Amino acid sequence: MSPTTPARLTVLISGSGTNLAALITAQPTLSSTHPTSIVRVISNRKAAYGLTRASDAGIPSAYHNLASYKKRLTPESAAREAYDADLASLVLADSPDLVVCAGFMHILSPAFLRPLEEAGVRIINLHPALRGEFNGAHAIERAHAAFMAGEIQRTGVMIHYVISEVDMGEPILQVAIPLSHPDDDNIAVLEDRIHDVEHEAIVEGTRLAIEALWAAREGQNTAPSS
Ligand SMILES: Nc1nc2c(c(=O)[nH]1)N[C@@H](CN(C=O)c1ccc(C(=O)N[C@@H](CCC(=O)O)C(=O)O)cc1)CN2
Ligand SMILES: NCC(=O)N[C@@H]1O[C@H](COP(=O)([O-])[O-])[C@@H](O)[C@H]1O
Repeated sequence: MSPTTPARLTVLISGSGTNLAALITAQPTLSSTHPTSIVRVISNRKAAYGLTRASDAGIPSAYHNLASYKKRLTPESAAREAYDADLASLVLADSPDLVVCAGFMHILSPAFLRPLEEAGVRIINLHPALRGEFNGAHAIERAHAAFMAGEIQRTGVMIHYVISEVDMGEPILQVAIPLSHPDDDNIAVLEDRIHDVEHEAIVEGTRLAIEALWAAREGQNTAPSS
């Protein structure tokens, strides 16, 4: 892969796509050495406004629907395994270098993770909390509740590599967000603060992941520990 080879990104979303929008805006500057392009946006939710953002930006998109698998296959574990295997095929068809989970609200099973690892495609995720804290869905709401209960005085945002254990992959970057009363008593205020940090962190984290990927491919040891 020569230094001029573009870095190809696939972005997985489930919602409004404000983090996708940050990546689209930053596309020309995502890597100082490798022209980067978002080759596809895939959502697990049909109503995700991020699909509109992708279309408006001229980026190919797809809706990958779990419900249709659940109707055809039982138990649910079989449906999820088939869904994830087909999602991997859908992603790999575009030959991406990196997959970015930008508010992707689906736990990825080995049926997805294994084919991508075998293809050398790394996956990163935006977690709206710090490492080891509030893993899983609804992290912001849980952090706010912990703050209001006096259990924490700060939360944060992390960009990390994706492994099977949810939100426990190697961190790429973390940004701490100090919390204070009374401003952050209002969860909407806190969410806005966290989202602002997310939009910067997802761009910087993606940039770092691209640089690490090229360094690894050029023989330097920056491969993430699994
Ligand atoms: N194997 C992994 N999959 C995912 C990771 C990861 O690190 N490893 N990161 C998540 C993103 N995420 C939090 O950052 C997250 C998203 C969704 C869920 C979750 O519980 N999803 C439920 C459905 C919830 C819903 O539809 O509202 C589910 O999949 O059953 C947990 C964590 C992306 N995936
Ligand atoms: N577990 C991951 C997670 O909960 N991510 C959350 O999804 C939102 C997506 O927003 P967006 O669709 O506007 O980018 C993000 O704000 C983030 O807090």
